[in-house]
Amino acid sequence: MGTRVAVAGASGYAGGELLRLIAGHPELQLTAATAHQQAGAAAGQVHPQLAATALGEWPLVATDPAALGEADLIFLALPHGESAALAARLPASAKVVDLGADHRLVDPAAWTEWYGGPHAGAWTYGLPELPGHRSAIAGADRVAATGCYAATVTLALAPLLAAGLVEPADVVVVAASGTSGAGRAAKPHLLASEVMGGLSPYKVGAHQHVPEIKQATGAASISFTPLLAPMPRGILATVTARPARSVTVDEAREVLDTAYQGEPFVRLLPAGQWPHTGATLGANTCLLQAGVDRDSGRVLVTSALDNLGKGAAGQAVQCANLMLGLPETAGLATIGVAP
Ligand SMILES: NC(=O)C1=CN([C@@H]2O[C@H](COP(=O)(O)OP(=O)(O)OC[C@H]3O[C@@H](n4cnc5c(N)ncnc54)[C@H](OP(=O)(O)O)[C@@H]3O)[C@@H](O)[C@H]2O)C=CC1
Ligand SMILES: CC(=O)N[C@@H](CCC(=O)OP(=O)(O)O)C(=O)O
Repeated sequence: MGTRVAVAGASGYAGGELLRLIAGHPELQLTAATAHQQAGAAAGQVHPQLAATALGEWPLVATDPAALGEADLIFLALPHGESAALAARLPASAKVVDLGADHRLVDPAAWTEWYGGPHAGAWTYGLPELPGHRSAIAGADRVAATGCYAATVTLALAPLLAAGLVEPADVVVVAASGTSGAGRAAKPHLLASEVMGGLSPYKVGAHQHVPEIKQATGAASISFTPLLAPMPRGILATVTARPARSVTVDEAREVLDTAYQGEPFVRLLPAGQWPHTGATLGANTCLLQAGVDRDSGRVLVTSALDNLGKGAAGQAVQCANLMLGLPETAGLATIGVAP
């Protein structure tokens, strides 16, 4: 018998990806999967990709601590606010990985400013590739996995700032996300006829991942423009920053190469090759490339990942593997499914 895990919010996009990863994981064994409005359905009815698998008939039950508490580790893939409320009712003996934002921010004032309402308290931040985080995650019982844009941008930016290559107060990010990043609940701006055939900005100058990225990287100021892209999944971010001194492309590449030496899931592409979201789909991989803007001299890094993979469920399973003492890469793919 493997390690028992449960998923709260298994009917959503992130929850569905968790079920897919758990189904293919050599050690994890599902004990419960919960839903809200879709409680009573089978997992394969809600997620057709699971219909013909061993989890196809798995019953989604109502979200309740009793249904989840048998597990050694519980994944929470719930709307903001719901995960904190549920986590407070879970047994202390169960380890928990929250895919939502409730426990990511350390500063209560930042939480209230960007999300509103009372702060539920910070958990260990679930980005293993940040210095010191891998061992902290391995020793933690409660881990807050990253936001999808936050993972994409932090992996690109953190090494540049840590090496003193760029100015912390002058960071600009433009990033496009597939629609699954917005979750499965029906929203007018996500109608196919609104999304297909065009690209549109949203939450311009006011995205809730800005404080998370600042906290994770040490950036002092970030201008962030998110774009909704006509594709189901994937994020491509271009991060530019004013250099602290004259910086060459080779130096920027060297900093990223050194930072991610030996990392199984973060890859600096060969010089001249740029990240493509399609190459990361279904994998837990983040692809990076660095450059220096010829005209402005700004250092730039382009970063791509699957928002449901390294941006959500893959990241959560990577953290769970560490927390459970399993091989960090267990059950996680590094090769995407492009094209
Ligand atoms: N989508 C992404 O790319 C990423 C998502 N995340 C985070 O993961 C979490 C889940 O996101 P996502 O899967 O996209 O969202 P979805 O909207 O697709 O799924 C939400 C899930 O929560 C359940 N739910 C909704 N309302 C309630 C409630 N009041 N009480 C209990 N359960 C409820 C839904 O159940 P039902 O459908 O049965 O009503 C569903 O299972 C969020 O916190 C999100 O921020 C993090 C990184 C990336
Ligand atoms: C396309 C789209 O709408 N994406 C969402 C991503 C949010 C997310 O997944 O992250 P959290 O867990 O922090 O909510 C957004 O921009 O708000």
